[in-house]
Amino acid sequence: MTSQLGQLRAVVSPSILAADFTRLGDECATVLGDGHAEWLHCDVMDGAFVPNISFGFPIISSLRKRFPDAFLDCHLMVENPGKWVEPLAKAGGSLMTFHIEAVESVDAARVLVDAIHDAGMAAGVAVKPGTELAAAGDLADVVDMVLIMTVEPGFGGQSFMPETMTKVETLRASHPQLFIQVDGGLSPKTVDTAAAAGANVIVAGSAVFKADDRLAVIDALLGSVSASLA
Ligand SMILES: O=C(CO)[C@@H](O)[C@H](O)COP(=O)(O)O
Repeated sequence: MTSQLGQLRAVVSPSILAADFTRLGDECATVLGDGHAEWLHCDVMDGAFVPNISFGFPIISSLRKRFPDAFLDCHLMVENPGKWVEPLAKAGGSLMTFHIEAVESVDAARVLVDAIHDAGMAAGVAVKPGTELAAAGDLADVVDMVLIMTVEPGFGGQSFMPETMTKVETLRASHPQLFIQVDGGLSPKTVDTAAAAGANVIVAGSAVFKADDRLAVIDALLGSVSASLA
């Protein structure tokens, strides 16, 4: 399948969960731009699939208004993700990633992927640290991206779990051109492990937004992945 995400390349997606919400637009403006972050990672949590509530579609819609050309990488940590395809598309999401643990079966996930594509978004499937890759069946052949969680979903600021890298390695070996995202505890200290395993999309919240020099962190993350892809 040809990915809607273009050619395999290094991508950094700062997770806005770690930004200062009182001035979210200006926070995002500090990381987006040529040679900086290409995507913005938006974590939608419902307090049911994960034990936390973050923000919903009004925030995504506001970001879309402020940044008409930004790629909004939306990670839905929600039950019943099919319910939110249309609202997310309407709000301006570019990519909708749902959790395999939140759907009934791989067949149901395939129907959901079609619905996401029909709504004009790219589709991603996410796998929690304790979930085997096999749970996603052959979905890697029909989605635009697979997200391998490197922490338990629900909170920012946790420690990277290196044991999740075997899933990244397995996936990269079978899918050389697939976008593989890693999310949780990524920083200039942990990115080399993820890049060497084969991840090309790095989500980083605390490492970027809590840094004195955010652009230097983004450059370091991009540099590590680009070196591994070369
Ligand atoms: O999805 C999640 C948490 O559930 C992540 O996107 C975090 O927001 C990443 O935060 P850091 O670990 O980079 O601080």
